[in-house]
Amino acid sequence: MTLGHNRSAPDAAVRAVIALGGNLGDREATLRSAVASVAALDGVWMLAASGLVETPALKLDGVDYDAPSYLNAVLIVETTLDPHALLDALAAIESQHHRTREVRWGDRTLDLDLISVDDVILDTPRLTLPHPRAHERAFVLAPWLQADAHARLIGHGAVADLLQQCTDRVSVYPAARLLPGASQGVTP
Ligand SMILES: Nc1ncnc2c1ncn2[C@@H]1O[C@H](COP(=O)(O)OP(=O)(O)OP(=O)(O)O)[C@@H](O)[C@H]1O
Ligand SMILES: Nc1nc2c(c(=O)[nH]1)N=C(CO)CN2
Repeated sequence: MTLGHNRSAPDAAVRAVIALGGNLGDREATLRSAVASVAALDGVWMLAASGLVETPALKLDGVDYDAPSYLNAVLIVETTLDPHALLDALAAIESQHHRTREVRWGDRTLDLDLISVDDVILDTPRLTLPHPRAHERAFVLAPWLQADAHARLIGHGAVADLLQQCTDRVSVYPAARLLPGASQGVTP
């Protein structure tokens, strides 16, 4: 872990990994605003943040280089919220940032995905944990690895190993840190 940003979470808190992405509007401003909104949630404490990475848009039929590229990032938090309550809070933040849902994997201002919550395995109509596609997405794995060099995805293994198997491209997006003190390492 690269950042002990706020260690005041209670012992009962669990660790959650949140992926952020957006490819419409002022992407950096939106992601920064979303980070501030997550940090302000009751029952959520920030542990670490990746830097920003820029990634080509993955659509249902493959990578679309004609679509606006995404900025992606990952936050690691501690939380006393249960996973569904955290998902609801993330959905509310998406709505506040004008997220619409017309096309699956379509362009969007902000997407907040819950990647994992401790080692919880869950499959309900509203929430699957770990996120069922995280293990094959460099736009999730690369920033996650920046925030936690030892990250593991339950059921899949070391994030570093998973990232090596990905073919999609990720480049560092030069920008100030999302959280003061968080690392912004170089990604493949
Ligand atoms: N781990 C999860 N994180 C976020 N949403 C989830 C998760 N598991 C299930 N969902 C459900 O998926 C629904 C659709 O989410 P969304 O529209 O953000 O999908 P997407 O981000 O476009 O695609 P993908 O799920 O492949 O990342 C949400 O309403 C939510 O109930
Ligand atoms: N590059 C990139 N492509 C995507 C992303 C994303 O965050 N980054 N999210 C998607 C649905 O969650 C679909 N495609």
